[in-house]
Amino acid sequence: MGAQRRAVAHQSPGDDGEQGLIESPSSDSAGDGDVQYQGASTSRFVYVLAFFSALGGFLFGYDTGVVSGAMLVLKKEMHLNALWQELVVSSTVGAAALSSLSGGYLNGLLGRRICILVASLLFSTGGLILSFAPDKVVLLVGRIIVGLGIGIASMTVPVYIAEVSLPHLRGQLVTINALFITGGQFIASVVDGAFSYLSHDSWRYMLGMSIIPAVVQFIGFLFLPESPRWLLQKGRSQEARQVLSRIRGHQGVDEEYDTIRTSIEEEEKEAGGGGLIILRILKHAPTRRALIVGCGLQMFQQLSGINTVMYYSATILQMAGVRDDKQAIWLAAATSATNFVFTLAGVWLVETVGRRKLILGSLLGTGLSLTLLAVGFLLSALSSPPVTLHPVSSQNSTCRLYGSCEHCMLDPDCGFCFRENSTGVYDSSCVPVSQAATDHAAWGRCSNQTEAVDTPIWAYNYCPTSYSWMVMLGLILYLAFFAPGMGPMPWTVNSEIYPLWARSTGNACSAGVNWIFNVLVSLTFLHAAEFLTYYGAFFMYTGLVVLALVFVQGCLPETQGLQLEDIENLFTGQLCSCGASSPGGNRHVHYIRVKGSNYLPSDNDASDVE
Ligand SMILES: O[C@H]1[C@H](O)[C@@H](O)[C@H](O)[C@@H](O)[C@H]1O
Repeated sequence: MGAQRRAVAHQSPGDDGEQGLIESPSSDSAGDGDVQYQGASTSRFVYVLAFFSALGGFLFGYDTGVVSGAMLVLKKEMHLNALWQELVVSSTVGAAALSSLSGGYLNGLLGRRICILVASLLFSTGGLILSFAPDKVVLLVGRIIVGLGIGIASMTVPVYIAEVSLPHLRGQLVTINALFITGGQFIASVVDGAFSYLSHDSWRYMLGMSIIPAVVQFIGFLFLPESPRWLLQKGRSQEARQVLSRIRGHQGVDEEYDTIRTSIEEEEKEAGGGGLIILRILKHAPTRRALIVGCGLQMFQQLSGINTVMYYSATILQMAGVRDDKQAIWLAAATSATNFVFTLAGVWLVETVGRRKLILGSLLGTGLSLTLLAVGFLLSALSSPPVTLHPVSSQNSTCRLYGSCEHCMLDPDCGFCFRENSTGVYDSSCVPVSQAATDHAAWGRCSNQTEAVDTPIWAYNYCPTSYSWMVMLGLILYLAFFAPGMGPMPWTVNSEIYPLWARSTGNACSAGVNWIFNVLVSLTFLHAAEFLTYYGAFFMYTGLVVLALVFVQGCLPETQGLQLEDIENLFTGQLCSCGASSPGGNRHVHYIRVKGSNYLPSDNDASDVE
């Protein structure tokens, strides 16, 4: 604690006990205990830092988002079979999982700034390789390099932003990084749409565009400073003080500097130096609890099914009657726009509502929307059109076994071929899908890709239904609730719950958990749908969201407004007792600067307060 700060505890009216310790750092001119360290000019530089760092989030979003549109072209131009398609998509996420885990070590050793520079170098090199790739092997190498960049950026950027921010802005600035992630996904879908009109090599532009923000970030970070907290931890105290003063607009930083230095010394004593950091985290109860909470949040973010919803938005849109490929691409862009726009609400709400309530509200809404999605799929399945034609040539395929579209479309080898008029579906059959591309049947009426008026409709992976509005509504509500809370908050909370010595390793582990569950959920979705049906799969995600609610309600303390150095105290109690009470009870603690040194909480003499 800074030498000149004293805790004043008071019970806030209407406090529901969900808030933990709320600390408002004092300023030289503090009079009410809520005034911050310095003025607006300081914040401007912090915003510049946050912008250049958050380009890492943008690249994370862009490179994970762009591949779905690029793949539509790539598989035709590079003749990629299913295995190669899967390799090109998941190699990036797999590489991100590995590099985020090793990013903890790199962060501790080299610092946040060098790690961000390395990430932007990887993004630029990967982008360059991808746009000039002569064959699929080079393409794969490019995707792996980009994935290595994503992993390092995903764990370093939130840590860096949290460390240079003031407590009252921290949540908002780290959440801006998450806004850049969804922004990157949105821009990627627009770029996919725009270049889809090019007849040749459009994928080179789609994948290569990421070079621009990567180079901007690299150049920017050549001039931007290292995190003062990391510098202090490495004993480079003079440099740390200079950087802190530069970030805070050359105003008094003694108090903040002392707070950081004292807490580093205390932390080192408490956690006992030496040894592998992950082992020290696990042996030290408060950091162990923080790690469980951080990893749990990241795991539940992915188990809520965000990436299956993002990935399957095209299928859902097809169910809603969108049959044209180009139209589907643009509507998928509208889906990622919804994700982006509602993340803005998160940036706005994080410092007013707080992390905990935002996550709880988000999970509640997400769960209800998933239920709506599941019910929509259930009603569609119950009213699924029957198979009326049984072509002779389908005798030796499993597709002939299915009596309705629902069963037919759940088999990845089959598709539904039908005609429709104003009264409904007729002349329907279940036939094998073409091995070369899923947009037509292997043979028969739907094998012809011409769009003549009387050509029957080919439905792969979806069924015509009159409940598509319910599924669409569920999809939009899902994104509207997920985006402000469960999307950004796991990144925000992880950037602030670990003490400095454990911060990079803690974030590396939790980001690794995020990427591992990302691969797991997206790779298992089709199988889950095959075994449980679509509605079963979405009911399963609803169940997982309920588990997440219980976990967050019980285990996540509020971190809003607290100095990073004080957050560790929130984890000194029993794990999963946060909902019941926070350490310090139901108090809001305001730190105020006092004249003299013997200020007692009971002492209400206003003249004592500067
Ligand atoms: O926070 C982000 C965001 O919500 C993205 O939309 C999602 O694709 C990522 O997996 C997640 O980590």
